[in-house]
Amino acid sequence: MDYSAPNIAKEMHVGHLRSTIIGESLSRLLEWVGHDVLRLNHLGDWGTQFGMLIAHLVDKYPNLLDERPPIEDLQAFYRESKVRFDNDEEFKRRAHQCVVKLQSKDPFHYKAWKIIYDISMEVNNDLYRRLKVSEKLLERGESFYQDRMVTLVKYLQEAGITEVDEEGRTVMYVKGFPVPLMIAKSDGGFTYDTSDLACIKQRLEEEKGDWIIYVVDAGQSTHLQSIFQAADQLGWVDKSKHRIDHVAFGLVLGEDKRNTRLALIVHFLAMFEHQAIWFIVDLLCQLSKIFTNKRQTLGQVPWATTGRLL
Ligand SMILES: NC(=[NH2+])NCCC[C@H](N)C(=O)O
Repeated sequence: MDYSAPNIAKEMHVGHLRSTIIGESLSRLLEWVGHDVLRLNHLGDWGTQFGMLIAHLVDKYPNLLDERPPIEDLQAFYRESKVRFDNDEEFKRRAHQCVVKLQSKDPFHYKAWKIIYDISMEVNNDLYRRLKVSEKLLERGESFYQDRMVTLVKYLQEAGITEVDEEGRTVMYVKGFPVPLMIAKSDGGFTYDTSDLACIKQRLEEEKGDWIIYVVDAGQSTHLQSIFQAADQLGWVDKSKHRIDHVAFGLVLGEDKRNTRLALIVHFLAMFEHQAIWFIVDLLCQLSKIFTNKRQTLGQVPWATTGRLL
């Protein structure tokens, strides 16, 4: 079960909150009827933005290895580094070098990355505790797949499965999708497509998952469907054994999109301070305990009860 999956150094938004709650509910339910559920938090913890964050971190806190940088507001830190990245060519060049060093797991850059990761996860874990999200939810972000991405991309290129487009990018065409998957950027860097492709392979072949469920907003439907199709084309999926689903929920619009007034980007940590909400959450948890203690199969439970349990 792939759920929650916020992005490191950015604030978790309502889309991640919905994924967390739906994914956690489905996991509990499937576990309850006897499935062996592996809960995976596919964190956005890799990629080019970390170059800019590390470069800024190093400038601001030169002795970061001896003293933990006192960053209280990672969101503000992200904005500051983005402003520098967009306006300062020299900084941009250094940020780029940092990504290369990070992706080759250079110890200093890896430690700097881990500092940002840990600060961000403290905030996320606080929310998970409050929501009583299972401790079995495993932190397994995009970074986990770095070595697998290297191997996979090499294989795809050597097998002639990918092609290089007019802008020097390595792409893979997938049946039924006009836009190809972007496997490597022109500078060789990997993308969201690359990590999801390496990820589905790992889940099928190493985890031996027989049912993979992605609880992700509907805005990512095309991305996920093309990953599923690519996995099939590459011969990793055996339809008689494997089932892969995208549990799509409504699209969350960002502040930069139209329909801003309908957008629900909420500083929900603040919202959760209200005791009344905590009272209701606790009550629901107590109720769900009462129901889960009863050993019944799903078919015997009235749907209204199941709904309340979820
Ligand atoms: N395997 C996946 N792509 N899972 C969902 C990841 C969600 C992503 N971190 C986002 O915030 O959009």
